[in-house]
Amino acid sequence: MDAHALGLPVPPMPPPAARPPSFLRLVLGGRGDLLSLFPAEAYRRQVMSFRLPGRLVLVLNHPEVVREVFVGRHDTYQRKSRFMERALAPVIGDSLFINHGAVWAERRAVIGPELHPAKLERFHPLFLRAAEELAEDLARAAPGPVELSAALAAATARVVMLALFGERGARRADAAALAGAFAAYQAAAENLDLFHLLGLPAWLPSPQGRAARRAAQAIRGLIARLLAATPPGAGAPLLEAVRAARRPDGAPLLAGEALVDEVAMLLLAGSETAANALTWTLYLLAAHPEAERRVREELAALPAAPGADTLAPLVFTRAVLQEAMRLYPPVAVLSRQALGPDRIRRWSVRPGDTVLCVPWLLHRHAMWWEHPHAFLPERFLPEAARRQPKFTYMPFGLGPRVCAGAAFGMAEMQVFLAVLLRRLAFSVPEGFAPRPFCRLTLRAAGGMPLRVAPRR
Ligand code: HEM
Repeated sequence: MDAHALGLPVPPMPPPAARPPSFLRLVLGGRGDLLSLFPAEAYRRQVMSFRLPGRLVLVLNHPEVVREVFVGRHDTYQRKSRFMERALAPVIGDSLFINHGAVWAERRAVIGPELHPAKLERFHPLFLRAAEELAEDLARAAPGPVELSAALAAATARVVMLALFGERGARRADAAALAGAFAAYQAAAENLDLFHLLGLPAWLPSPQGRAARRAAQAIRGLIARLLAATPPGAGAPLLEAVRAARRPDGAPLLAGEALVDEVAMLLLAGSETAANALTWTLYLLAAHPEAERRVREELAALPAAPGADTLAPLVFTRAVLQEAMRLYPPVAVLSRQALGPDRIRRWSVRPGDTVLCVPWLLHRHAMWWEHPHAFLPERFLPEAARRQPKFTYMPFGLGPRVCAGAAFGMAEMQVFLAVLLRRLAFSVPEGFAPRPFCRLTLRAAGGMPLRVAPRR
């Protein structure tokens, strides 16, 4: 039976499109969002195909096919789609997030180990610090409503800035300016027609308007200034590790613009995603008091300053975070272009064709999830989670290009929830329902204004 009919909680989602995506609708629907392109049948299909001029687009929507292509044939599908390359390059240059091949491998080998779970402990004081500063600001703004997406984006940018530049080099005002410039960049990039997302013919004019260029320059200018003010040896360990990486001939691997690229990438990849996930989590908890009560119960047992070794008992809290990222995956679409000829099921793939894995669809697929659109955090409690088929849940991506900061992000989000929920109560203003919206990342269109009140 339908989740609504059973009285299960079904949080907001866009109504399915009446028909499957077509080239014309993609172009005409340029102002719409990606999520509302999918018809109801997309939540049941295994592979979908459609054509853009000169290009096949495949949406892989079956865990086995996703595994075969994104993991098994990584070499052929490791390159990001043209849209991703073009949309992100003005901000993050040719950093590891959008590079592929030898350059990607070389940079991943430098940054991956620095974010490894074994090194997480050193970031915990930063999570706590930024979360407490945010709680302080929100308490001052109470009684809300406070627009949480922007506040969380600034706080998560603050974490990565502290991780890179240390106490002396990372000022709060810079983190807020950076988060604002990232938001301005995304807003300007939103003027793109949707077909760009699926692979833009190279002869079309650049999608970046003047506003996007200005925002990108502001981001890179700020980062260049921070780097100049933090001479080698004066940064935090993450920045120093990136600076210390050497080529076989002893020359620095990342210097000048390449260093700005990598730092901008870490700030973007590490802040926007965690902020979006936390924003949706706080909304879902505010809208579901029983889940909130269970989270508060777990958090009450934590020490005042929860360290890295105290988070293990937060089993339900993690289940809520995972369910929030299932319903609203911050990176809702993983897009690649084929580097060589291939065959996927009955389709012949040519170099340059676009292949998508859409966590938004897989996470809500009728075949793999019971009541897929309902908020049921219990499905991520350990026993139930073990029964869930592999490659049906991928908020952090999959295969060799899986998120390098997944453990960092999970720990950071738990610390933020612990600090914020202990000090504050969040509620949904009457009549407000967020509208999920996705171009580059999945956010609430118009923001997430929740009421905030201090807890007694
Ligand atoms: C809730 C938090 C986060 C989510 C949901 C998330 C999600 C993702 C996803 C889905 C990808 C793969 C994209 C693709 O395959 O196209 C990715 C890549 C990446 N993420 Fe995260 N991320 C999060 C937090 C972080 C943090 C905190 C950092 C760093 C401090 C980070 C650094 C990276 C990097 C460096 C990559 C590129 C990996 C590669 O291409 O080899 N992420 N992330």
